[in-house]
Amino acid sequence: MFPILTNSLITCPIVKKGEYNYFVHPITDGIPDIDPGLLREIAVGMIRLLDLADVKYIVTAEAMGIPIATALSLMTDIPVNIIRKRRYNLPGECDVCQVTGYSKGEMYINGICPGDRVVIVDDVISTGGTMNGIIAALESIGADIVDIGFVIKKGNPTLSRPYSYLVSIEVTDSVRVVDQTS
Ligand SMILES: O=P(O)(O)OC[C@H]1O[C@H](OP(=O)(O)OP(=O)(O)O)[C@H](O)[C@@H]1O
Ligand code: HPA
Repeated sequence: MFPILTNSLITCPIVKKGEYNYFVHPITDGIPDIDPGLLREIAVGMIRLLDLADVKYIVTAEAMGIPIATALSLMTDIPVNIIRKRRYNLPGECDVCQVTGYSKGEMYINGICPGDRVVIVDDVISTGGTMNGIIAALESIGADIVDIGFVIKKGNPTLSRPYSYLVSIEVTDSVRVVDQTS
């Protein structure tokens, strides 16, 4: 179903971040490069996966959600709203607490209003820490979260809302593809 994505996953390197097995892949790290054919395969798959009807923003997290959200935006004409790692102190700025398997930090939402219909996309979900933080912040704003989609699900994350993904993987000293969206 996603031949370029699955082939690139099973051949990608793994590095250790403490005890965490971190896979290094074009879509999650931009390394070694982002092949346009891969991006197209992902964008077509995500558009088929997601409910994008009457959506105001495709919301994504800096940094590696940006190429995916941009590709979707070019194909749908829906604007992208990027959750940034930089604070701007603008009126209404909303903090997101981000905890991953290897890092902790803050991100910041600007430009989303109560009632805005949004779809959230990201490159990968692993612990779910990033997306749970984003969901909580968007709910506190009063945004209407219509759908949530990832390119890759790693392991068994826990998320406070339903979501979908293109490919599910397990990572040890290599990447194993567990299942794929049909
Ligand atoms: O489910 P989780 O355990 O939270 O992991 C997923 C998050 O980790 C990465 O972000 P990160 O901020 O590390 O990297 P990036 O700046 O390269 O996108 C990825 O882009 C997701 O947002
Ligand atoms: O193992 C990983 N690789 C790349 N990005 C990630 N974001 C969370 N986990 C990972």
